[in-house]
Amino acid sequence: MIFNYLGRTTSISFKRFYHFTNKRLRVTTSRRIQKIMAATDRLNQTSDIISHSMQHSDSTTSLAALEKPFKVTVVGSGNWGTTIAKVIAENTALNPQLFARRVDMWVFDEKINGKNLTEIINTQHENVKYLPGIELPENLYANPDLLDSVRDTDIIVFNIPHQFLPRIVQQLKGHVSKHVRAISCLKGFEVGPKGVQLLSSYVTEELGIQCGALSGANLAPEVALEHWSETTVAYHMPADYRGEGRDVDHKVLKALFHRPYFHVSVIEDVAGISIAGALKNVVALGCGFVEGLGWGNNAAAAIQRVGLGEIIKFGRMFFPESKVETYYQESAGVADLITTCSGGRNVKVAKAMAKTGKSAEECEKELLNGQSAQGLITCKEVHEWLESVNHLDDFPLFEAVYQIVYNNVPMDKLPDMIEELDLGLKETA
Ligand SMILES: NC(=O)c1ccc[n+]([C@@H]2O[C@H](COP(=O)([O-])OP(=O)(O)OC[C@H]3O[C@@H](n4cnc5c(N)ncnc54)[C@H](O)[C@@H]3O)[C@@H](O)[C@H]2O)c1
Ligand SMILES: O=P(O)(O)OC[C@H](O)CO
Repeated sequence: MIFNYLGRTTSISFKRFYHFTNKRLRVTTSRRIQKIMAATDRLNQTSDIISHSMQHSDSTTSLAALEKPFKVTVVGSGNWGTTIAKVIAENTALNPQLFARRVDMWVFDEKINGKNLTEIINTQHENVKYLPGIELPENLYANPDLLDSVRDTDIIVFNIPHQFLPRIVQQLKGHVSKHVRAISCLKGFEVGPKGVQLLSSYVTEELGIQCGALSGANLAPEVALEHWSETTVAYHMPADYRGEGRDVDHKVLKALFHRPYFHVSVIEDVAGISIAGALKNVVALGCGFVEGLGWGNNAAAAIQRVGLGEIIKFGRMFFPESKVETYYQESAGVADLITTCSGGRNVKVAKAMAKTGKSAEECEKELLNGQSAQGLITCKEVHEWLESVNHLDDFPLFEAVYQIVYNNVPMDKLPDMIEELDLGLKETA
């Protein structure tokens, strides 16, 4: 074999050529790997420094004037409720000057083999029903008494299936100081006489407290196992902000939620992250239907394409304060859509509906052991809202999902239902 190496013509056998190139390839590859590993090491070191300073120096900035550490309560103890409570309790233990060590987690108590779930959590440090197999920090206290759990608290993190929010908020009315700040981790809307409302706005209106939101590509079982993921926290500084060290701000929220395995970006767009978080669950049902029908990845991608378009359109139409870039730049946007459509509970339930012909309610009950597929309620809320404002035709996928879940429209009609109306979607985009 004759070839040109560094400008010199050389003749060698094929065998030698093979060994020669293979060796060079190995050397080059291993050099590349070394470079990548060195870069990764540098990144890890930087990330450790950032996360250390998140936990220490950031808090120290706010610490100087801190009157008393912030007390934090998590309202809710399901799959995500318990996971976020774990994240928070880890951070409060690491930041005693910024946060009170004990975190109360309100539990809608129930009996498990004759024992209260709260008692099991407080003694075994495990939520055996909603987050089995995950060790919880000992400074996380399961509290069955809602009002006691928020007594003297500074920050309430709401994390329950959103259909239970109105009842809980009504119980809290008159028991929460207006200086308390809140974050909603819920995904859904409140549709009522005031139209379609973000859940954070609902909390603010009902309780008179500032409420932001947390949403992201965060399947709870993965976050609970401390597998790396990103999330987005959105919070507007309130008009009655009391100043650094005395009130919650973006730095405090980052210190509260950021972990080495849970990377937080804090922004202002509460509406954008809430809309994306609520509506991706409806899209996920659509994905589950086509997957359950055995139509494969192309069909699921088509549903996600139309779904993303409808999410953005919904935001622009009904919440003009939301920012389009949030949907593609933040974890709470397209990343959450992708993760939910890949492995979330809504997909699971919808797939089972397609495979077994059972109702949504039956599949949710059989598969989720008390957990909730929020898209089932959200698609109804969205339908009711769109019908009331005469915009059903503008959101063909959302409407198709509703019709399949509630009116037994055959799932294989999905492409036609979307296509007929998709033109309108493109025209108004
Ligand atoms: N699980 C996830 O991966 C995940 C991730 C991100 C966001 N979210 C969102 O977080 C919110 C909470 O989800 P979750 O996974 O923690 O809940 P879940 O789906 O695990 O629901 C179970 C919880 O609901 C409670 N519950 C049952 N009946 C109740 C009642 N009548 N009143 C009050 N509570 C009752 C149970 O006690 C339990 O704590 C949802 O809006 C969800 O979309 C979930
Ligand atoms: O399991 P799902 O479908 O409720 O989705 C969970 C989360 O919202 C994913 O971020």
